[in-house]
Amino acid sequence: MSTERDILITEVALRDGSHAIAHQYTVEQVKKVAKALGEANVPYIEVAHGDGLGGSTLQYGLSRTNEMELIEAAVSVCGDSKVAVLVLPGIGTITDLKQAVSIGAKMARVATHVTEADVSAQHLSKAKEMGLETVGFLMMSHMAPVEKLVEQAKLMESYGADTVYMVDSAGALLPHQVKERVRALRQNLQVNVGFHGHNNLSLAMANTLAAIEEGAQRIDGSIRCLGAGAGNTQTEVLIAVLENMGIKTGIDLYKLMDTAEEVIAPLLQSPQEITRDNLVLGYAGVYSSFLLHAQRASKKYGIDSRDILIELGRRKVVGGQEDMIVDVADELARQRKAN
Ligand SMILES: C[C@H](O)CC(=O)C(=O)O
Ligand SMILES: [Mn+2]
Repeated sequence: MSTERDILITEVALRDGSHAIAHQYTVEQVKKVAKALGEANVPYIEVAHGDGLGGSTLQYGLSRTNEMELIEAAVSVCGDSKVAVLVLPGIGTITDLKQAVSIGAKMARVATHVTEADVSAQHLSKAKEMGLETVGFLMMSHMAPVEKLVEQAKLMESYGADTVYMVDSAGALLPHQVKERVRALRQNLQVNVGFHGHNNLSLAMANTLAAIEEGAQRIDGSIRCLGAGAGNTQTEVLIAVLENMGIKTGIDLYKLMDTAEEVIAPLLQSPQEITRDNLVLGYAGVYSSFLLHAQRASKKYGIDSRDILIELGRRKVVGGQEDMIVDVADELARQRKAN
């Protein structure tokens, strides 16, 4: 099969999907998935804790298996595919990144909130020095106006990002909003533009196609939608759609379909679908990885998880403020008691 690629796909189920399974990946599972993705000729496979290197903490959720073991396992079986790692400055350190590189990671994706690109300077420049491919990853992009997004993306470009991603962490953006953002990024950056969506409003595919139409060259997907919230753009479906559009990804569609059906589906406790809570994430513009935390707080405090999520959206809570989820649930419970 041709390895010509018009669009470069990064498969994120082994990182973003970690949120959906409460960071419970085992070495055996990662090996099975990474081997199958390698055989399907997926160019990049992201592996890490859901919140990136160093994310295994009480605040973000403890991993069952040390992520370095998972990265090493993926590298050992994924053939020509490259393993990428996500790192959030403030959570993951340069030391974490160096360790990931020493065991075979080839790409660093440095993620910040959409208005905080300045904190990515050190991580991006060090990653470049280490010879890695570099990505700047601007999360919660729906929270900033287009001009701000462009300003922040230019900062990442100046720090050494080879690609800057517009990240719809909450799955809250609509296709016309994706279009205007990607268009502005393409007009103002010399480097590649990428898009990472979430499917909470059932728009991940439409948003991804909108991004591609405006010139995005790198796209994230999660096989069988195994990502936070309702998951990401479903990779195997995206490959089929792009093939029908004559856009080459170099990925073997049948092998990817088989991986989704035979390797990923058995991993899931329940299918990834748009439940009422996932829908509220997109509706209220809440970080998709807050889902399980909000559901736990809902049980503990006896508050409808939708009320917690709506309140978090109203307060414009962002990644790194996971402690606010419990605060909000506690506050709502006290208010209910007082009334
Ligand atoms: C740390 C987040 O889960 C990164 C991500 O995938 C997103 O913002 O979306
Ligand atoms: Mn994500």
